[in-house]
Amino acid sequence: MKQKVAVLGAGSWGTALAMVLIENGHDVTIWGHHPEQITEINENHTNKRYLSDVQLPEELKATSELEVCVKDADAVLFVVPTKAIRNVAQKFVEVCHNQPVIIHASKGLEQETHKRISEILIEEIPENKRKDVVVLSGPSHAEEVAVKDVTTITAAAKNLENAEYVQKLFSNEYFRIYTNQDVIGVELGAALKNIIALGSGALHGLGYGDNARAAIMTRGLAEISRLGVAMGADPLTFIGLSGVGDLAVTCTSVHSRNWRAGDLLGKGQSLENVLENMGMIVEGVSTTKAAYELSRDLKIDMPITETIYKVIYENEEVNKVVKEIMLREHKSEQEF
Ligand SMILES: NC(=O)c1ccc[n+]([C@@H]2O[C@H](COP(=O)([O-])OP(=O)(O)OC[C@H]3O[C@@H](n4cnc5c(N)ncnc54)[C@H](O)[C@@H]3O)[C@@H](O)[C@H]2O)c1
Ligand SMILES: O=P(O)(O)OC[C@H](O)CO
Repeated sequence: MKQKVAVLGAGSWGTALAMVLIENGHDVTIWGHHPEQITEINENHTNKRYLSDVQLPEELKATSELEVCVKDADAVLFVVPTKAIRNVAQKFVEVCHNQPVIIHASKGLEQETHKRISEILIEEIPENKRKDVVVLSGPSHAEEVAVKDVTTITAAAKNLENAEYVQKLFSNEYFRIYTNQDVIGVELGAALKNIIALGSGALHGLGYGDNARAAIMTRGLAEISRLGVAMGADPLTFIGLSGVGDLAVTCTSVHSRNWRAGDLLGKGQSLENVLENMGMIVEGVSTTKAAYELSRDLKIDMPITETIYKVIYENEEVNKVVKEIMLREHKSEQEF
């Protein structure tokens, strides 16, 4: 059945997901806070800053008025950067007069509180203004989804019915959604892989090869799983789409903002410079701080995260840390 969907966030991922929903015959309005971008989407049917070569469907409506966007929506998709989620949720509560299914497709941890995005949304949106919070996550670059490249991701919710609602809403011949009930594992896999992607990019920028990439991905997955299990995730989730799947795409793709940022850091650019030139959100930077602090609080060994934290927040030289991490105390691979 045709659904009315509000997409909050007019960046690359919000736009690509809105295109999938239009393809599936839904009534979609996207909300953004830059009026000139809204005019561009409505009049030229493009969003050049975020999806440079893509022609958007004419049916896609855009507005900078949140109330207009969410009015009578059956589902509301939050897809702004993690740091904006709480503020956008608070604004949403002021203008929401019904009880939509809440979906989010952002990937990160709140820097100050270390909370997952669904925790923030549940905290900010009262029960009479939401049906559930469903997490949409997995290996998916906007640039490929926008040109209908084959993609598989996960819809996670404690209540399977709500995950199935989102599965049905988004699924089509190029976009396949699996359900999952491990919300913690899916959100942590999504957030933490960005840290490892920064590292994978940095290794490339420093001139290391495929062995190094395989090493950081595998040992990265080990530390993601350790922290995840300590926080209540099902370990099996980390070998699924939101674990190894997202780790693979983000650590190997030139589309990845996190990989590209790491690559430039490895090539010797300053973090400030890298972030300024990227022009899009690099979630791994703030997530590194949250994950590092969590690992210390929970006493979980996360050597890759700790190393990236030192490079980003303590000005350690990126070309020196590889030797340090390689020469750490020897270990068994079977130690969890
Ligand atoms: N780009 C992808 O391929 C992709 C894929 C999967 C998940 N994600 C996740 O989706 C989230 C959004 O990423 P993106 O790539 O679309 O980012 P982006 O940088 O392309 O766009 C972010 C958008 O959010 C808007 N924004 C920022 N702060 C805002 C605020 N306070 N209020 C309203 N709008 C605000 C920006 O103006 C911009 O339009 C991130 O958490 C990212 O990790 C991205
Ligand atoms: O471009 P990135 O690094 O933000 O990654 C985007 C998606 O999370 C990949 O699944």
